[in-house]
Amino acid sequence: MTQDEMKKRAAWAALEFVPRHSIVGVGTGSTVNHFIDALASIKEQIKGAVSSSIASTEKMQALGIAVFDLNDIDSFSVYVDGADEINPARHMIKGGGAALTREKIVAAVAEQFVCIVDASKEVAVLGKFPLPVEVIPMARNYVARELQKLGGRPVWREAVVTDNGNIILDVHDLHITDALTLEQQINQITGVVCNGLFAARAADVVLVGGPDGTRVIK
Ligand SMILES: O=C[C@H](O)[C@H](O)[C@H](O)COP(=O)(O)O
Repeated sequence: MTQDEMKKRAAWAALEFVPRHSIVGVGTGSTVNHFIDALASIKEQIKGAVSSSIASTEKMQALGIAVFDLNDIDSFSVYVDGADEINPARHMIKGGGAALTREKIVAAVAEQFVCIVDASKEVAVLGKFPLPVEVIPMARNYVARELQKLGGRPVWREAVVTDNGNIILDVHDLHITDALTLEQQINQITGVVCNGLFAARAADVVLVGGPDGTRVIK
């Protein structure tokens, strides 16, 4: 079974967590693209979605799923998104697709975060996947120097501008044993918009797609 088939398996399993007649929070990425396909199959049974990226919005609208402005929604129950790494505490690294800031905002409003991953995303310690940090462009070099002080090796993702008009620094060589503290430390650096550690807002449910089916971790 390919990695993409395992992603698809986890994504379709997430439908079970979508309350009917509700608004659904939708993340970004290749795993979520499968979830959007799944969501389209029940689009008559939901009110619509709030989206974490331009890419997800465009895909949902093309499939006839109504997309609402988050500012018009006070609360919703379920946010479904992928991850680049997830540890046993259900802390994640996200932002491989540069959508981390809007993802964190939409996740903050949701009552429940359902994370959909293939088995390759499970790790004991976060950090092998470079940690994405969204930065205001003029602060790039200052923030990079501050990230070095925290033990990382930041690399500018030069080809990428985020949906918010900012840049991404990918921080290599981290071995993250205290994700909550590091998330807060990076947020304190002036010029950082957001970082890809989701520890303060960990996943509530993880659906892990593998060759033998989908494992549910709560
Ligand atoms: O910015 C992108 C998101 O955080 C994605 O959810 C994450 O990179 C996982 O993406 P994929 O499902 O493509 O592996």
